[in-house]
Amino acid sequence: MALENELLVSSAAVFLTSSFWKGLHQRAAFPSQPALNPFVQNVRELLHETTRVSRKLQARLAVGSSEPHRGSSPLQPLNVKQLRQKKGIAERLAPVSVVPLRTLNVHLSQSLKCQLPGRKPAVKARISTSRKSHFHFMAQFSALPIAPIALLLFGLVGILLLTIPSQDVQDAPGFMYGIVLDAGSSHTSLYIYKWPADKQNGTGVVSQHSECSVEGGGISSYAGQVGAAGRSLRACLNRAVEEIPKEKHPNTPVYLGATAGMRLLKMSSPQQSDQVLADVGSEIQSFPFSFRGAVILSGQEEGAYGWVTVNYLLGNFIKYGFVGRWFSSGRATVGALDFGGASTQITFVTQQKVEDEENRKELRLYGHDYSLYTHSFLCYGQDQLLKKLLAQIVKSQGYAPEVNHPCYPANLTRTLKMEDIFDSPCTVHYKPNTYNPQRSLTLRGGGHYENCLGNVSELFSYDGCPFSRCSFDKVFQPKVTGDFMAFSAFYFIHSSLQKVTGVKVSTPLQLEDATKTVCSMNYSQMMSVADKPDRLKDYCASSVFIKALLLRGYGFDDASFPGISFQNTAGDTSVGWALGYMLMLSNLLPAESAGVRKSLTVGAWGMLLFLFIVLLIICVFLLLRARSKKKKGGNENAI
Ligand SMILES: Nc1ncnc2c1ncn2[C@@H]1O[C@H](COP(=O)(O)OP(=O)(O)OP(=O)(O)O)[C@@H](O)[C@H]1O
Repeated sequence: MALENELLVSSAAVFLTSSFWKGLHQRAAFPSQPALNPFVQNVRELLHETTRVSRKLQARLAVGSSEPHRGSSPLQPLNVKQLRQKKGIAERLAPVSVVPLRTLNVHLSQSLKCQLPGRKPAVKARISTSRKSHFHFMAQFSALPIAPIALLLFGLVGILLLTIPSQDVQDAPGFMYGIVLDAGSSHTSLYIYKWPADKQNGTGVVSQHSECSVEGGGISSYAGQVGAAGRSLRACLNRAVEEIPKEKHPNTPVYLGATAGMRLLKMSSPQQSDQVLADVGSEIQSFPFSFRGAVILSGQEEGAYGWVTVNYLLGNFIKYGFVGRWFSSGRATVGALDFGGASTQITFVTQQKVEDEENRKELRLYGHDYSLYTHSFLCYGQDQLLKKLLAQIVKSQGYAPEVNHPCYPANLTRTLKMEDIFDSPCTVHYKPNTYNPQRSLTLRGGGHYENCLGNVSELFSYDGCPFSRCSFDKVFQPKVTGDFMAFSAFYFIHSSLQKVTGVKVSTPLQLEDATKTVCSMNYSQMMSVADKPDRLKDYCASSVFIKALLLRGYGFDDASFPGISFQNTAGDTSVGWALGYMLMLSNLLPAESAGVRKSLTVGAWGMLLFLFIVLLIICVFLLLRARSKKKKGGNENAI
């Protein structure tokens, strides 16, 4: 045991003397020097001691000799084999005190290299005595894991570079454009939509570029006037030519969708309806865009596309995750309430059985199935309801030339012709058997809420529901569920009502209060607060319509009514069926999950490379600094 101890100590001495000996020796020659750093002092003491022992063992430890060295030659380092033997002894002796001695090993390596050039030093040793705890300290201090940290960072960056899926991304060629002409009953709007050219995969990037309101009435109002409907669109199409970059024109799809006005025209005159569609089609084809057809949407399509628009704009289908993928948003969808000029639509997701196939619409978007309830009430748009109301009132007063209109503001007088009321297919049930279309009719406002409500209620039938439950007019409807967005005339009426009455309308009671208030106002009172004088006369009737439609018709109550959001735009995009229509027809809304991988752009790739190079420089710098510190430390200890 004593011998092993000696050997151990001597091996340590050999390590150290090979690098420190000279310096320490020199130091020892100056004992009067001021107090040394305690660490260096301890090292010195230790080395003195180990050197003393090693001198005794010099012969035995001499290179290539198994015999004790009897001469007085200076200390020799152990050869590799010998050091390995000592290491084995040291490990047996000192299993507890673990001294990585990386630094020491380096010193050893340096000394071996120096003294035995060409020999590969590869020996590690452990030292264990209380004194050698200083070495322990030294070893730990000097062996801060800079290199492993650097390697780790390299590894991380490398892994990042390897695992981030990338693909060559060409410079995005700007935007793609699409045009939809919303040919409504009351007017036509041309919408230009745009989306980044490299994102045609339905990932929520289509936005409204601009809107152009076509002068004049809806295209159905040009029935019988060959070419007129097409010409009415020209100004807006010219604007689209200016707004969309020329090189994009051939790839810009144009869709025209006609709604309730054309549905009514098709019912009364299919030839005229076809003529109007042909007119607008040939007009659009004279422009340099890609014409994709002019069609009449069914009420069910109109409702479903409106629902798609609402939920697309609200981001209810998918959301963009931080890892660069699109995910199902996990959010509930919102129902859509559209109050047009000639029809009104209600569409929402329902878990209940849709008892009438006519009201069922299945959509698969981003890998998710949506079971929709949708219904479009033809003749229940605002303009046609107003006509029906007039017809109902005129009929109820025996078609007299002077009629009291309880929904018009008190003291308002208006004159119109019989044909203005009875020319529509929506008023056919109220039409007298024989009448003179040119006959004048004078209407006098009554401003009477109860009478107005009574007449409006006559327009909705609640009898004879053939299903488990109905909205009105024998139409099946499950109980409304979830939140809704109400747009088009719902929005116009709601905002006018709030403005004119000063009542915030977010509950059924508030709606009733506001409606009563507006119906009791006279024309001049309304004029002082309203901004659309031409529509003032209808504020009361329209307010009563939406009250009757939403509360009694659709069945919204105290719990569900506050969930209705009245709005006409979401962000900068108009809410309506047009956007949903283009998204669906252009395959911008995929049926299956987008699963989109975000490509690494050249900029991002460059930035990553730059970071990698910076990291590399930092690591090299740290490594060099660590090496020079070690050298310094060695020198200091040697001194
Ligand atoms: N700024 C406004 N203020 C009040 N009412 C408006 C305004 N603009 C349009 N309206 C009216 O709102 C109703 C709905 O208009 P919208 O343009 O949505 O219907 P449309 O598309 O012509 O009709 P449909 O979809 O039934 O064919 C119409 O009665 C219209 O007259």
